[in-house]
Amino acid sequence: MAFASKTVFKAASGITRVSSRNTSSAPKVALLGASGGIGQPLGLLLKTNPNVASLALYDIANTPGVAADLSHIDSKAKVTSHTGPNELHAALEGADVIVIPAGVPRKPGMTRDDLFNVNAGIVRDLAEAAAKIVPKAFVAIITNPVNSTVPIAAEVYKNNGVFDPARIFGVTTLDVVRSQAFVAELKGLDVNKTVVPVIGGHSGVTIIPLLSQVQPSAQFSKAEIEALTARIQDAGTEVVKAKAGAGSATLSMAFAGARFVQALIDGLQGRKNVQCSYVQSDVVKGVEYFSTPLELGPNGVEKILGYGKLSAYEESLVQAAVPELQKNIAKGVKFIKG
Ligand SMILES: NC(=O)C1=CN([C@@H]2O[C@H](COP(=O)(O)OP(=O)(O)OC[C@H]3O[C@@H](n4cnc5c(N)ncnc54)[C@H](O)[C@@H]3O)[C@@H](O)[C@H]2O)C=CC1
Ligand SMILES: O=C([O-])CC(=O)C(=O)O
Repeated sequence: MAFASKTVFKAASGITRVSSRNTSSAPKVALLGASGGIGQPLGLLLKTNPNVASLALYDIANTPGVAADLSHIDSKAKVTSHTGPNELHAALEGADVIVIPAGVPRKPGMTRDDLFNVNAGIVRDLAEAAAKIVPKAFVAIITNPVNSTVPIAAEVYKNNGVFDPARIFGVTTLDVVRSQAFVAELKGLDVNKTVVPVIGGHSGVTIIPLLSQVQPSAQFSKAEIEALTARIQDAGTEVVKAKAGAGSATLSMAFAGARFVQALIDGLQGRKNVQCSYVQSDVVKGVEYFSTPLELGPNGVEKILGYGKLSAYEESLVQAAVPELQKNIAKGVKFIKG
């Protein structure tokens, strides 16, 4: 099911550029922040993914070395290297999926929101280029604070007149991966068959694992639910503390990011599937962005599936998340709108 789509846009300079997307049968992935702690292992996983035809590595530093290294692997994806803003256009040209782990990570004692001052501008600039060069590509944002960087990218796309809420995603897959690992371990389940939806956002109280909906169904005591929920909400901080100043989760994030990119490619190629991700959504009144299970397909989000029936405890977690999400979203929107 190959298709070619052409997008014509006017750049700020007034120059009209034409961008052709690759066919869905030969997807191009652009990885922005490719030399970093997440970028390198994620690049490795994408290079070895047989569904990726072309892998553009972009960073402001050290890209040639990472690209040379990955390009020696005998897998299909063609690797290209792009360093600095002058080479961003070439990295993005023809991309079907853009993955963004560019930006600084936390150190002990910091919240994800403490990264806003540095990372907001990075995501804004990368989104600006993506909106102009490949407005129809799926954009998977890893850069924290995700609760704010997704609204930032969305506002940039709106300013460019190309916003499609079905194509901009905050990557919350690591919360799902962790929940499934912790639940399977606690309950002695086959981790490969364990499914735990995680809704809300991607920081502290906004991370809401739905332990009442675990598959295969499992029984938890009240104490287990509270302890598991707290561990899942604080799991990023657990890694930040253990790394003691050397950054935050990189390897598990690369794994989660690769899983999410595969899900996007599956959707693009007509293999519909369900993933949790933080997108523009109206499932919770007064909150413009929210993660729930989504059906992914050729156009990105095909259906927002919602979160089904919650336990009273989960309802209380949603209520606790709402003000924090509203604050994070407003901060991102204000950064672009002023
Ligand atoms: N969504 C999630 O679940 C998770 C998100 N993260 C976030 O991912 C981000 C990256 O983390 P790490 O890879 O550990 O950081 P890192 O510092 O190891 O790597 C970041 C990379 O981004 C590059 N970079 C900086 N500015 C750039 C720009 N303007 N354009 C392109 N590249 C640029 C840097 O040169 C560096 O190679 C952080 O914001 C972190 O908080 C981390 C783990 C999980
Ligand atoms: O905790 C952090 O700063 C990185 C992150 O988002 C995670 O590991 O979930």
